Amino acid sequence: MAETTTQDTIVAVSTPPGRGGIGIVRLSGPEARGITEKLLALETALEPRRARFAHLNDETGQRIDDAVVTFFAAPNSYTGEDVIEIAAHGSPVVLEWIVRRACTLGARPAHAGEFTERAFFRGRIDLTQAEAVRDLIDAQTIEQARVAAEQVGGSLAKRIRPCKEDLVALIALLEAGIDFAEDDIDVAPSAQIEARLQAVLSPLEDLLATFAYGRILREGVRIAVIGRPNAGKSSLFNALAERERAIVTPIAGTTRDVVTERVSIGGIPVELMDTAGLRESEDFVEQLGIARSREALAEADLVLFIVDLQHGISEEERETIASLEGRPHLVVANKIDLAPLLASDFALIPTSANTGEGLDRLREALLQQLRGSQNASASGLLTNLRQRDAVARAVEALHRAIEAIHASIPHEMLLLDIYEALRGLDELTGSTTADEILGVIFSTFCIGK
Ligand SMILES: Nc1nc2c(c(=O)[nH]1)N(C=O)[C@@H](CNc1ccc(C(=O)N[C@@H](CCC(=O)O)C(=O)O)cc1)CN2
Ligand SMILES: Nc1nc2c(ncn2[C@@H]2O[C@H](COP(=O)(O)OP(=O)(O)OP(=O)(O)O)[C@@H](O)[C@H]2O)c(=O)[nH]1
Ligand SMILES: [K+]
Repeated sequence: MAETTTQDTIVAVSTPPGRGGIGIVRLSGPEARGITEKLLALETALEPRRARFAHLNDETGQRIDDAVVTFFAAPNSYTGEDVIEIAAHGSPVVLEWIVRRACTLGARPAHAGEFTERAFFRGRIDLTQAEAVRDLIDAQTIEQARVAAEQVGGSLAKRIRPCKEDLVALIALLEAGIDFAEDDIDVAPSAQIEARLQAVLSPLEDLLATFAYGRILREGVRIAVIGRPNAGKSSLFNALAERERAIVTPIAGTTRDVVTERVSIGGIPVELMDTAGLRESEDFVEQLGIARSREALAEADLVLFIVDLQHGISEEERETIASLEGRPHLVVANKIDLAPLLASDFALIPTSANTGEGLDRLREALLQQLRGSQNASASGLLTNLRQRDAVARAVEALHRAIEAIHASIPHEMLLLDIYEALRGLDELTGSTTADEILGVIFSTFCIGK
């Protein structure tokens, strides 16, 4: 797909749809400069990396707008081709008019993600960097942006490069072993090969483990606030949301439906769900609300179970808490301002939604649960399923290779698994990814990116 299209010069509005102070039309390809010089009726050639003021006139010489134009000469541009940016006033009609004029002069409209796709096909960035450009644009918290920017900078690629090199070296060694087999020269004894496989496997397993946090950071999590009526669920929900979103009253059974709010906790996008208090109820509406609480409980990635210190922990509450075993959850002991903390055989986080006591500790405990063992500042995280699957493919193949050594299977048979591991890593960076899959990935970008 690359070979046939990179000769075209493409054009698109690169700023978001709608009005703005300025808006940018971007061109990339061999004719970008010539088309722009005609479009702006420039009398002297554009110089690379120099902003220049110019007029935008229509075919009859009537002024449409003024613009600032910048030329990036190949290969020192985002795409690696000649790139032109025309910054006009941010009027959608003016920007679309510029695109149309560029097309009349020989450009064609760019597909979604085509600028980045060109950067990829020209080898300026790998697939993890291209995906990270999209993640950066989609970031909803600065923490998400930080991780994406690191990946745009090649943090993931850098992490796997030594693994690839080691695998290639090992393949060379084993291929040589096959050639020399007839001469009965034992190039590498099994223990040595196993150690080298293990040296690649360990960092890849560490990398695989980053996906849990990488996914949470990219996709966010849903946290359900659960507990008996009047425990203070809505009060804690509001405190975490930092606004009076849910109704708080002294009447037990106030919340009747699931109330949701998007918040950021330590840069992780969180959908908080406040729920109706769990209890036996004769009230039909309340029963429906409680059914929804149970759904929220089932769907949540993490459960905040709230107990009221004034009432202690009932047998029923104990059962619910026990049923959360094996799922991420925290038990919050609320109303510490009214009653002392209970002794209990599981960890309790004391809080007062009213005085704010313990809320920082609660946020910290939430973050710890979400991050798991992952260091928050770890760089080069796996952030999507495609990346995870590619690394998993390599890890599984390396495990098979090590098993084969244990089973005394001839070394030349190991090669199949090691090649397979290498293919997994190549898939991660996109060097062996099928065109249809690349098409799907780049089509999820914005037009103009
Ligand atoms: N106006 C403008 N702002 C932008 C971009 C852009 O293309 N244009 N970007 C992207 O869409 C992002 C920045 N990323 C960029 C990445 C590479 C190059 C580039 O031209 N690289 C050349 C030259 C580097 C240099 O001069 O030091 C290179 O790497 O060879 C430009 C922007 C965000 N802001
Ligand atoms: N003193 C004190 N009162 C609290 C605290 N948390 C909540 N309350 C009070 O307890 C009552 C119930 O609070 P809510 O937040 O509505 O409790 P809830 O669990 O959402 O209640 P339902 O919607 O009925 O399930 C209100 O009067 C709150 O002001 C706390 O930490 N200390
Ligand atoms: K209440």
